[in-house]
Amino acid sequence: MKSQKRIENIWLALEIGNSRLHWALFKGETLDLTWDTEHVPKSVIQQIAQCHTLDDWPTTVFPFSQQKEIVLETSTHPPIFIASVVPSQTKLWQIYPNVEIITLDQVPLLGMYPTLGIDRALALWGAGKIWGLPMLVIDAGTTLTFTGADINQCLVGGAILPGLGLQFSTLGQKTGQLPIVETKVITSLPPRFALNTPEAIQSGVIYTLIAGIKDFIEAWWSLFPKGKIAVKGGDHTLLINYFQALYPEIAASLIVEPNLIFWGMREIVMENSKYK
Ligand SMILES: Nc1ncnc2c1ncn2[C@@H]1O[C@H](COP(=O)(O)OP(=O)(O)O)[C@@H](O)[C@H]1O
Ligand SMILES: CC(C)(COP(=O)(O)O)[C@@H](O)C(=O)NCCC(=O)O
Ligand SMILES: [K+]
Repeated sequence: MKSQKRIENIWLALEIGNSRLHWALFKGETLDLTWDTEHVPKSVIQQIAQCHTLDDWPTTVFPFSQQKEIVLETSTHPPIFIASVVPSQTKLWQIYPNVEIITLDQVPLLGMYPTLGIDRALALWGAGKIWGLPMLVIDAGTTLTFTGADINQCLVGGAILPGLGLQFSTLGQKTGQLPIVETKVITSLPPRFALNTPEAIQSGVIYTLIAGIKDFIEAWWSLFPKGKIAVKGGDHTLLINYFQALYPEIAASLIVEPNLIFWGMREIVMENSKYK
């Protein structure tokens, strides 16, 4: 039986990344559920805008709407707080009647430059709030980003490069005879000196990526010997597994937290006492 009590402090966090949408359902400051979906077309967002509660959302966007054990008697149009790095998707969501876009000026980090990605700022702020500063966030998503802040909550800076999936798809798409390697088929480390094309691609991308990440980690620790490092993003499990195999002592000191951005969003939303 579903409870008949309406939960007034329910809110949704939506991180719009370049590959997909990352969702969280909060009750006050408690993170209740997380899930990922594809980017959503305008027609589906229009449909969602007509839904009064989450129970009515299409399961492609809210996969739990048919599950009776989840209490979902939410107030009309639960608020969606959006942190987006994809302006075309942000624009589409603005037709939802109760939406708030989180912007850089709401993140209390110092020294941010105006075009810094809101996902990077929020993940760093969230990680710093939970584990302390200095903090370096490594986000292994569509792109791979490094974003660090010092003990004074000041942005140190970072770096952006193509992520694992993007490296594989670019190699497949921009060449005449290379196949596209799918990250989901990779289970263990490839041979370093490969004797077939798919493994040669895997070797090249994976070993240079790991070497590059290791170099950034060492540079971070030479700046901040006690600096913390947190890892998130769709490819974080794969990367952590490689570090465990190649550099177990580094792997052991990495904080693995897929929900970093939601902790950053919670900090900002909780300033607004209405949702406590
Ligand atoms: N179910 C999935 N769908 C898409 N990408 C996935 C999935 N599971 C893991 N990945 C990996 O996640 C990466 C994208 O990371 P993610 O953090 O989801 O991206 P973003 O936040 O930039 O949208 C892809 O390179 C892919 O290898
Ligand atoms: C670097 C990013 C593309 C990362 O996006 P993601 O891979 O997480 O989808 C995004 O944070 C962004 O568009 N940043 C703006 C440029 C910057 O941060 O300097
Ligand atoms: K991201």
